[in-house]
Amino acid sequence: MNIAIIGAGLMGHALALVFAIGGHRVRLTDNQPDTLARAPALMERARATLDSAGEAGGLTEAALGERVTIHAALADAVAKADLVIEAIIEKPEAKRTLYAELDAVMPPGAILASNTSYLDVFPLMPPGRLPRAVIMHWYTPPYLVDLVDVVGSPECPPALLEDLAEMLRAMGKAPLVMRRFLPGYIANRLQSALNLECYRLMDEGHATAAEIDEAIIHGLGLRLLLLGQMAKGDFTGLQLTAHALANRMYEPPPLRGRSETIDRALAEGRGGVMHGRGLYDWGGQSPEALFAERDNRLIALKRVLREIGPMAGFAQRKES
Ligand SMILES: NC(=O)C1=CN([C@@H]2O[C@H](COP(=O)(O)OP(=O)(O)OC[C@H]3O[C@@H](n4cnc5c(N)ncnc54)[C@H](O)[C@@H]3O)[C@@H](O)[C@H]2O)C=CC1
Ligand SMILES: O=C(O)[C@@H](O)C(=O)[C@H](O)[C@@H](O)CO
Repeated sequence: MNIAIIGAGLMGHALALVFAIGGHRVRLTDNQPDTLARAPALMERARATLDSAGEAGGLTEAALGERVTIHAALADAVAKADLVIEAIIEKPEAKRTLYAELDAVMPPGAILASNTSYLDVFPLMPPGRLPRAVIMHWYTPPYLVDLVDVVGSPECPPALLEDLAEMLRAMGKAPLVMRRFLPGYIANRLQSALNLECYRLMDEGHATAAEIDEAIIHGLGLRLLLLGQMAKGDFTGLQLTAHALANRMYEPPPLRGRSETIDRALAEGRGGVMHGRGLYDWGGQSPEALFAERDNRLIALKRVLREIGPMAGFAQRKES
């Protein structure tokens, strides 16, 4: 397919690589020239990391350069596109404006997809585009995390969703087609609930970021990889689950819409790996180096998990 990706930031550049590895032709654009100019180096570093582990599907540096082309103009990027993926800033009005611009330049039959984390983008889209409008929500880094949440607009036929899911499976991804739009889908909803508790623990001084991660890495993480959360509950025993629900020993975190810990970090310029520092001080290492360090570990872990196989999920266990 001819893919156009709008937004070459943290997700956009990585999505371009995913589709290039999947054999598609990609046109990438961004309205910030510096970000667009940086994308090829970020893509090549990730490709080289994957290739060194035999996980790049044989995509060479030269082939990457041929399959993903950089376009400053939106109209150039979407010309002849079969699938247009929006991966711009998570602000409703910015997406609404972009969808209107896309409507004027993208091919009539092209599919419009958003990588939005939580927004119901369908009301932001021109009505005429809704029969071929979807959400395809990926997880970072999308070239290693296989889950893709797929949601059709209210007017999108199920057959189109299945075609997209089939394309994703052919790329080695794990599409989860939602029956209807749900903000946050499943994994993001869970992640949001976990994040709310994490921010509460830090804001109220109960734990530091490193202590929270220690608890997850040495406590929850191992079982989650094989059992998820529900099958793990079966091993815990549902009677204990029922008691824990009934006991309700503390109130869940309030929905305050902000976190002092996050606000303080942003005020101090600690925006995350792309800024050199976030909740952790990454020692001035470049994002490329940190992504490569993360990716090498994820590749090794994913390889072992492929050999072991999970104990739960669609393909592993029937639900009772
Ligand atoms: N960061 C993450 O881990 C994930 C993010 N997402 C979602 O993906 C989308 C993008 O997120 P990130 O890549 O993290 O953001 P980002 O801020 O890294 O990249 C967004 C890019 O969009 C560009 N942009 C903004 N408005 C534009 C326009 N009108 N035309 C062209 N380019 C424009 C910006 O210059 C920027 O480079 C958001 O909707 C986010 O919720 C989804 C999954 C994971
Ligand atoms: O975990 C991921 O990669 C994604 O689900 C996201 O980052 C979400 O879009 C969200 O957590 C961003 O806040």
